[in-house]
Amino acid sequence: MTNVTVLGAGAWGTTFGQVLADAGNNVTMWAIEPEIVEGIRDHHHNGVRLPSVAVLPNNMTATGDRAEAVRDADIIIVAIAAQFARVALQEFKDLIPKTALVASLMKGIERSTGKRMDEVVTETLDLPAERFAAISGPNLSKQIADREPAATVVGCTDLDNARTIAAACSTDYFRAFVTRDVIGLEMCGSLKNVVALAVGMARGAGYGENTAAMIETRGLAELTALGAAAGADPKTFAGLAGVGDMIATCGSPLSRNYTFGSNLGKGLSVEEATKVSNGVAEGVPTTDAVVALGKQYGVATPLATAMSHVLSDGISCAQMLSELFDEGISEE
Ligand SMILES: NC(=O)C1=CN([C@@H]2O[C@H](COP(=O)(O)OP(=O)(O)OC[C@H]3O[C@@H](n4cnc5c(N)ncnc54)[C@H](OP(=O)(O)O)[C@@H]3O)[C@@H](O)[C@H]2O)C=CC1
Ligand SMILES: O=C(CO)COP(=O)(O)O
Repeated sequence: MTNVTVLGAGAWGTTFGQVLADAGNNVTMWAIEPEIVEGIRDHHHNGVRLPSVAVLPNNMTATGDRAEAVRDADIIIVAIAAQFARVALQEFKDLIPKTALVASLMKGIERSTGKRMDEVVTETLDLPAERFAAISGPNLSKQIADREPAATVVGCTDLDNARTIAAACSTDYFRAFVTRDVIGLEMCGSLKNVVALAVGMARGAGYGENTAAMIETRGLAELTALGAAAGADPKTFAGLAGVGDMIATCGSPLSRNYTFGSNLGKGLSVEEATKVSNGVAEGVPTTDAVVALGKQYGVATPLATAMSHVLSDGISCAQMLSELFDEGISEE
C-alpha cells in the first residue's frame, strides 16, 4: 500500500486526495487550519474548501503536525497557493523522507522571483530534479470531486518516477498520462490562468464566443512562445495541459480565474473581485510574473501586459482588448 501525503487541503488538494484514496492509497492531508484537519480526520468532510463532497473516503485522514504528515510518505503532493509555497515548504525541508517523490498541483509563477513551481519546490526542499513531478491538466476540482471522467499529465525528468505517480492517481474515472516536459506543464498551467482572467473579463463585459476564441488562441500563441523560450517542448501546448486546460478553464464559471475576470468585466474592482473569490485565483499574482518573464526571454506578452494594466491601472475591457494588437496589419 502506498502512503501519499497532500500538503494543503484546498479545493483541488482535497479533491486530489479523494482521487488518491479512490486509487487505493493511504492518504494523509496536511492543513494549517485546525477546523479543516478535524473535519477531514473526524468527520470525513472538508466543509471549508470542498463542501460539495458529503463524505470523503475512509482511507483519507488529516493532521496539522508537519513531521507526522510526511514521516512515512512515499509520495508527497504539494497543493498550496503558489505565492505561499516557498514559505510553507521551508517548514518541511528537513522532514521529507530521502526517497519520497514530490509532486506539485500548483499552477502559478512566484511573483517575487519569477520562478516556476518546479524551481520553487526543488530549491526550497533541496530536492533532486528527478524526484520532482508537475501535475497539470484540465482539472476543475468540483467535477473531479463528483467523479466525472477526466485526465491529467504527470511530468518528471525521470519517466519511471512519473509513471509511479501516474499509477498512484489512476482510477476508473481519472486517467494520468506522463511526460518528461516539466517546464511545459508548469508554463501551461500558470499561463492559462492569465488567459482565463482575460476571457472571463470579456464574457463578464458581455462579449460573445468570437471574442473569447480570439483571446484563447492569441493567449495560446503567447504561452507557447514564452514556454518554448523557457525550454518547454512546444508539443505540450497542444495537449491536455495546454489546449485542454485552456478549454476547461476559459469556458467554465467553476474556474476561479475565469470568475475573477468575469467579475472585473462586470465592473467590480480588483479588491471587490478578490473578496468574492471562492479560493485562490493564481492568474492575478502570476500576470506580472509572466510580463517579467517575457522581458527576460525577449518574448512579446501582449495579453499578460494588457491584463497587468487591468489589474494595476484598472483599464476597461475594451482597452484591454485593444492593447492585444499592434496598430498595423500583422501576420498571424
Ligand atoms: N481548484 C482547481 O480546480 C485546481 C487548482 N489547481 C491549482 O492547485 C493549487 C491549489 O488550489 P486549490 O486547492 O484549489 O486552492 P484553494 O484556494 O482552495 O486552497 C489554497 C490552499 O493553499 C493553502 N495555503 C495558502 N496559504 C498558505 C500558507 N501560507 N501556508 C500553508 N498553506 C497555505 C490553503 O490553506 P488554508 O485552507 O489553510 O488557507 C489551501 O489549502 C493552486 O495553485 C491552483 O491553481 C490546479 C488544478 C485545478
Ligand atoms: O486549473 C484549473 C482547472 O484545470 C482550475 O482553475 P481555477 O484555479 O481558475 O479554478
